[in-house]
Amino acid sequence: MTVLEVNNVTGGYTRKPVLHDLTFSIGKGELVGLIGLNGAGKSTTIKHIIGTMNATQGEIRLNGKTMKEDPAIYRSSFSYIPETPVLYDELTLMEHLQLTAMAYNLDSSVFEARKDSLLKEFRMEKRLNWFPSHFSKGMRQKVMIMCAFLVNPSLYIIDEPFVGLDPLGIQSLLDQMKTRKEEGASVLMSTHILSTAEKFCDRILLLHNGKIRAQGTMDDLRAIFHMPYATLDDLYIEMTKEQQDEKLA
Ligand SMILES: Nc1ncnc2c1ncn2[C@@H]1O[C@H](COP(=O)(O)OP(=O)(O)OP(=O)(O)O)[C@@H](O)[C@H]1O
Repeated sequence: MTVLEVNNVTGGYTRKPVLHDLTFSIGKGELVGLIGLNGAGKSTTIKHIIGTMNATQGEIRLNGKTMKEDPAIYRSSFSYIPETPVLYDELTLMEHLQLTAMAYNLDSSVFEARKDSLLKEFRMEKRLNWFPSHFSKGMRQKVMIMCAFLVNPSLYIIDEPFVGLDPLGIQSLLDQMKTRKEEGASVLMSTHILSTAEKFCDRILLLHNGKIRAQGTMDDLRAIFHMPYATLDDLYIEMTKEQQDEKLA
């Protein structure tokens, strides 16, 4: 079953497109990695999916619906963890979690159980009454992660999650993703940590200058690049060389 469909999407910040005719989909229970150079268009792709930017052409469907057709259902079908944490300075960790629970209409017993387990998992039990100004970078990231995993949407959209997290935090995040995947949720994750992407993603989208250069499993990508033993790092470097070759041509 397809959860997310991105069909022929073109879009950007000005009239000049940043994304060119992107087409991909994510199935139920799939973890898909969005990989590409700085400026390739990963965050822009995510902004189109979460609806903060509108495509100039093409359409995006989440569980079969576009944002326009049913904004409330569309918004409640995904959880988003941004690259840079966005927190309310005047709210404590507890209040951030409560606000998320209210926004997603979480039942109070479900909220209590999930909150306690997330606090333990991310080692933040003792920080419940802290304000963001006292959090380290990684702790701020963890607040966003805990808010995202408090709810159970069809799709988690995670923009570069590993930067700033300590190794235990990274492991907890990967464990959470694995559990939610097993429960049927899908994940779209952009990252530059290629070894982790290679290990954990079911499929990879290689984005290059706002276009999809290749997509598929690691074996599919190896076949596309004619590099049967390549790691994702090798494939990525090959894609970079193509870019340099194009510039020289
Ligand atoms: N707010 C903005 N206004 C205008 N152009 C932007 C804006 N944000 C990004 N861009 C441009 O859009 C293109 C894609 O940027 P995007 O942030 O999507 O890349 P990315 O793949 O997420 O990169 P990174 O790995 O550095 O996070 C770049 O050329 C960038 O300069």
